[in-house]
Amino acid sequence: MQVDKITFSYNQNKVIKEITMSVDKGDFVGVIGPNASGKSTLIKNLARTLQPIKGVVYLSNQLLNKYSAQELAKKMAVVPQNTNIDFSFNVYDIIMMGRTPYQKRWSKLKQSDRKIVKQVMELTDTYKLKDKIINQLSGGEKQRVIIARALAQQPEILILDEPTASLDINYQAEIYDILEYLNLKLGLTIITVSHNLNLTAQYCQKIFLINSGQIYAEGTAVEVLTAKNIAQVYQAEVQVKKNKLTQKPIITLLPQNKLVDNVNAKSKDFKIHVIAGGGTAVDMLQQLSSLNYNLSAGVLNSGDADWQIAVELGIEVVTADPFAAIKAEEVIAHKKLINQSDLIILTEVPFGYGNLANLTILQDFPTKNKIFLAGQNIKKRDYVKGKAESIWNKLIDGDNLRLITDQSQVLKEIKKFERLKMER
Ligand SMILES: Nc1ncnc2c1ncn2[C@@H]1O[C@H](COP(=O)(O)OP(=O)(O)OP(=O)(O)O)[C@@H](O)[C@H]1O
Repeated sequence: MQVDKITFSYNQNKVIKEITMSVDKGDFVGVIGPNASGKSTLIKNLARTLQPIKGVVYLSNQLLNKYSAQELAKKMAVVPQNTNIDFSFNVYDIIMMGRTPYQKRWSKLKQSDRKIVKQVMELTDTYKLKDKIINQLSGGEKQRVIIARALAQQPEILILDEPTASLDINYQAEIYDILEYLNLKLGLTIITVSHNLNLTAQYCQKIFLINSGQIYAEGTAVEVLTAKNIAQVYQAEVQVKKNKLTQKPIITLLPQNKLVDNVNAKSKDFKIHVIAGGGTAVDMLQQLSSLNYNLSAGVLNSGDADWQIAVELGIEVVTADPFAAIKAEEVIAHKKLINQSDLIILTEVPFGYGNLANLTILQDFPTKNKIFLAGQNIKKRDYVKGKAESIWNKLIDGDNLRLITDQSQVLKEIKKFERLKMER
C-alpha cells in the first residue's frame, strides 16, 4: 500500500495533513498516537471508508478508487473501532458474512466456504460460540467474532482499529498472537491502530507515530518509542526499558501528578553512586531511576549489562574498555563521582584483578554512607586470593555502613540515609 500525500478534513477541520507512508506486503504495522491525533481517520482513508480531499492511495499498484467493492473486499478486510451488527444473527452466520465477496447472488453456500469459516473460527476460538446470538457475547468474544469475519474474507491486508480495546490482558496478547501467526505463517499484511504502546512495540515491525494529523516518527519500535518522542507527542513522562528476551522496548508511565513530583523532587537532591558489574545492578538501577534518584555508576566495562542499562537510563557512568582492567584515569573519574554522592551502593559483584580497584577505592571514603549487598558471601566472589575479602572486612567495620542480604531492602535503607541527610 502506497499512501501519497493524503489530506482529509471533516468540514473545515483538517484532520490528516499530507501524510505519505508505505506498507509493504507482509508488514505488521502499528499506528499509534494520542487521542484525536487522526489515527482512525487515517485508516478509514486507507480502507476507502473515507476519501481523501487531496492525495491518493495505491493498493498493489492500483488506485484504491479503481477497485470494485467486491474486488476490494477480497483484498482488504477491516475491523473497525465500533462495529454495528444486526443482533438477530448468530455467530456462525456473522462469520459466514465474510465469505460474501466470494459468493454469487442467491447461490448456495459452498463446501469450501464452510471449511474456511470453520478454520477461522478455530483460529479465533469462536467455534464454541457458533450458535450464540451476538448480543449474548462478552465484549472480548464479540471482538474475536468480528476478527473471524474479517479473516473469512481471506484478505491480503487486514486493518484493525483498536482490536484489543475491550479485551482483558490474556485476550489482548492472544489476539496479537493470532495476528502474528497470520502475518508470519500466511504472509498477511496487517495494520493495527492501538493505544497499547507495549503490545505495538512487541508485535509490530514498523510503527507510525501520529501527531496532529501528521507522521511524527516512523520506524522500528526501538526507533519510534523513545522517551523523548513519547514526551513530545503525549506530554507524558515515561521510562523506556528493553525487554531482555525480545530486545523490544517496554514503556512504563512514570507518576505524573504534582504530589508525587514533590516527593521525587526531594529524591533528586539525594545522589547515589552504584558500584556494580556483571548485571548485578540492572533491576536496582531501573527501580531507582524510576523513582527519580540522582544516580551515577562506575567503573563499568563497556557492554556489560549494568553499563548498558546505565547508558539507556542516562546515568552518569565511568566506563572502562570491554573486558579490560580499570585504568588509573578511570579511578580518578570514579573518585570524582563518589565524592559528589550522598550514598554508595556496592552490589554483589565478583572481584577479580580487573575490577578490584572498585573495592579498593572505598577505603578512601571512610565517612561516606554505604550500603553493601551481601546475599552472597564475599569469599565466594573473591577471585583475587583473599584480597577482596580482606578489604571488604576492613570496610564493613564502619558505622555508616549497612550490610543487607536482600535486595528488596535496599530502598528502605536508602530512605533512612535520605532522612538523615534531611534532618541535618
Ligand atoms: N465524523 C466526524 N465528524 C467530525 N469530526 C470528526 C469525525 N470523526 C472524527 N472527528 C474529529 O477528527 C479528529 C481525529 O479523530 P480520529 O478519530 O481520527 O482520532 P484518533 O487518533 O483515532 O482518536 P482516538 O485515539 O481518540 O480514537 C478529532 O478531533 C475528532 O473529533
